[in-house]
Amino acid sequence: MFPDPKRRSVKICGITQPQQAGVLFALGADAVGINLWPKSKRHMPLEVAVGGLQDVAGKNALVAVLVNPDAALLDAAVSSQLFQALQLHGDETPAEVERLMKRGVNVIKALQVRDEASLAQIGEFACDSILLDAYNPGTYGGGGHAFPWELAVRAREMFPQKQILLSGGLTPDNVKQAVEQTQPVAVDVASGVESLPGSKDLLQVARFIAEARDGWVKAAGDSAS
Ligand SMILES: O=C(O)c1ccccc1N[C@@H]1O[C@H](COP(=O)(O)O)[C@@H](O)[C@H]1O
Repeated sequence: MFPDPKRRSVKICGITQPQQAGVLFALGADAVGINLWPKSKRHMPLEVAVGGLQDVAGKNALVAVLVNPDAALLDAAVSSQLFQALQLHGDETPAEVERLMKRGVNVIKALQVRDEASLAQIGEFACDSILLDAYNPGTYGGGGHAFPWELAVRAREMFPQKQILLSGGLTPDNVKQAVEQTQPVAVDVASGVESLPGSKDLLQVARFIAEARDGWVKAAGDSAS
């Protein structure tokens, strides 16, 4: 299950070669994101995902990233049974999220956050999992922009029942500090661990995972002392 409320997780997002998924799981990724939005630099067509990811999908968490998907893509993604969750990263409404949930789909709603007032939108969505990304009008994600992490801390205080996932501009250099400060249930990275868009740099991925885990360990130590 992703995200698992009982476990802190790292999601590596946006591979363009299906064969990279197994390598990322072997390095310790808890989830791998497959970007089904055709305009993304990290797009993987659903047919390619279905053809190349069956083996890993049975044992690992794959997450489909979608931006304002039409009904046909949504239905095809759900019925492929490849994904443990759908990450809706566009302008999807609370009603659309609820409709999917009624179909038994595990939804992660991504929201761009600009200031404290923008956090109110979290409460409009019925899904348990909310992914916070940087405010960047006219774009949908994957741009490597961070937002003030105090907003993620505030989101957890305002909505303690939600699982808050942190994304936006995370890198091996800043993820430990981000995790320590915000203590999210999961972190998600696309551009911060790449050599080229869609091609993950394995050394950066390994460092990112280790640094994120150190952040959670440090946060647990701080709250125990
Ligand atoms: O990665 C993309 O190309 C992308 C496109 C459209 C929507 C979401 C996308 N990726 C998600 O964006 C955030 C932040 O990415 P980054 O680490 O700042 O590059 C992340 O959740 C990706 O899953």
